Amino acid sequence: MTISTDTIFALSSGAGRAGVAVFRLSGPRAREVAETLSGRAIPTRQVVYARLRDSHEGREIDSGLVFAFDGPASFTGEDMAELQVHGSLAVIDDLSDVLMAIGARPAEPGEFTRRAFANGKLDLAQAEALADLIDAETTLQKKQALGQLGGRLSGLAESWRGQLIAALAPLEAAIDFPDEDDIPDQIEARSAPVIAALIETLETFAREAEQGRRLRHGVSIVLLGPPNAGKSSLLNWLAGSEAAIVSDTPGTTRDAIEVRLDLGGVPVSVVDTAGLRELTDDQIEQEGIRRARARAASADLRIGLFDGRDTGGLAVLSAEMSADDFLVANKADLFDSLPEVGERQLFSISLKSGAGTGLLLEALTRRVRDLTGQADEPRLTRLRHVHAVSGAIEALSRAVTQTGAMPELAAEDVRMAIRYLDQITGRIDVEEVLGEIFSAFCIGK
Ligand SMILES: Nc1nc2c(c(=O)[nH]1)N(C=O)[C@@H](CNc1ccc(C(=O)N[C@@H](CCC(=O)O)C(=O)O)cc1)CN2
Ligand SMILES: Nc1nc2c(ncn2[C@@H]2O[C@H](COP(=O)(O)OP(=O)(O)OP(=O)(O)O)[C@@H](O)[C@H]2O)c(=O)[nH]1
Ligand SMILES: [Mg+2]
Repeated sequence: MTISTDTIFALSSGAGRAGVAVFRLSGPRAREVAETLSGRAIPTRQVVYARLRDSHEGREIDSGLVFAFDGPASFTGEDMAELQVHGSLAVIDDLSDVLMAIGARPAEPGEFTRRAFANGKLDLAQAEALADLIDAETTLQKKQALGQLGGRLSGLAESWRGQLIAALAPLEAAIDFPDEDDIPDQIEARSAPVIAALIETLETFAREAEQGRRLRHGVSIVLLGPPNAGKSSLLNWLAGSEAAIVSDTPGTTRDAIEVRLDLGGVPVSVVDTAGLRELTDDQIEQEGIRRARARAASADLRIGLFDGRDTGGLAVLSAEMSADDFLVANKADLFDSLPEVGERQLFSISLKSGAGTGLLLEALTRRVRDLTGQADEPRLTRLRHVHAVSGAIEALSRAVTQTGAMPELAAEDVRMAIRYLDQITGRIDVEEVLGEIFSAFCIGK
């Protein structure tokens, strides 16, 4: 990978107005630029309050806090500096222009982190975690990202690698010393069982990756049910705002309406949909119903809502839902006894009186937590990790069948599995994924 020796800068405190704006610089001229603007020496890792001036005109840009780090002991591993100035648009524009005039270049999205990766400050899983941390909306997302940034997933990948290197040794010995008698026993004892056990471990992680990925993206929930059941009322209650139009006209909602919530630390997207009914001539409503079914099919969880007095509505719903989905009878203020639903759990609520809504919310929170698992355990959080682990499982599954008869083939498969696992931390060259990962960052990171 080639990293230019440009000195880059960015407004790292984000767009929009705030009290203070943070400019970061990285590259060989970072300190020099900070010193030129400050008109004085900047000692390493000490904050200085300085008047910043345009060196050509002597004009004052702003006053602010300035500090510098000497590489490699910095975030990027390069020389770095920061200028923390007043957060007005005028100051930001002025300082940006002056920085460019001095020869610093605006950073690309993710370029600071990319340099940190190139300099070995972060591995790829950690760089991804940093992006996740910046994007985190809820406490559990933050917990997952911080754990991964701290090296939780990287450590796991490294330990798998270590196990495979150890398992490889007897196989390599069989290739180099085909006449040694005790090598088959070594393979039997130290290669085959390690590989078999690791396959199981990797399969578990691949299976549970869904939970980590869900926590990153958010759990998707779709509200489904016949017209007038109260779906939009439920959405509004969950959102705590009038996100959707509620009316007593059946067929009010047509487009899918999505709101994002934080349920017990889990990010959730709840989608309100057009009421399901077969008999409608309205083309727009029909399209709404088609979209409702499509959204429901791909969601993590469906909440089927019907008017508790309407057993026909219950029948329509049953066809759309799986056994794990939530079934909710609404308008409990208008009925005395619940319809028969067999084995299923049935929630009974009234969005008018609020009865039963607390219990529903509790159960929902518990479910989305189950769907996202343990945020503080090491786990795979991206499809990229799952691909790497799946590739390793495939290679190792071939290897186990060959450890006895064909150690050289087994060794090659184990080496291939190691290369797959190395993709997680980026130990192996994965140039094509780098661009994708780092360009997803915001500017200033
Ligand atoms: N003002 C400011 N705040 C910030 C950042 C920043 O760049 N600027 N960060 C930007 O992400 C985060 C802090 N991340 C950092 C990561 C490493 C080093 C660093 O100097 N590392 C050295 C020395 C480590 C040490 O002294 O223990 C190193 O790794 O060698 C600094 C900040 C969050 N807060
Ligand atoms: N009595 C009573 N009325 C309710 C309750 N919940 C909702 N409603 C009313 O039922 C009507 C329909 O509510 P909506 O939330 O618009 O129903 P919907 O399922 O979104 O309907 P569509 O968008 O047409 O599919 C409105 O007049 C609501 O005020 C409830 O618990 N009790
Ligand atoms: Mg509606």
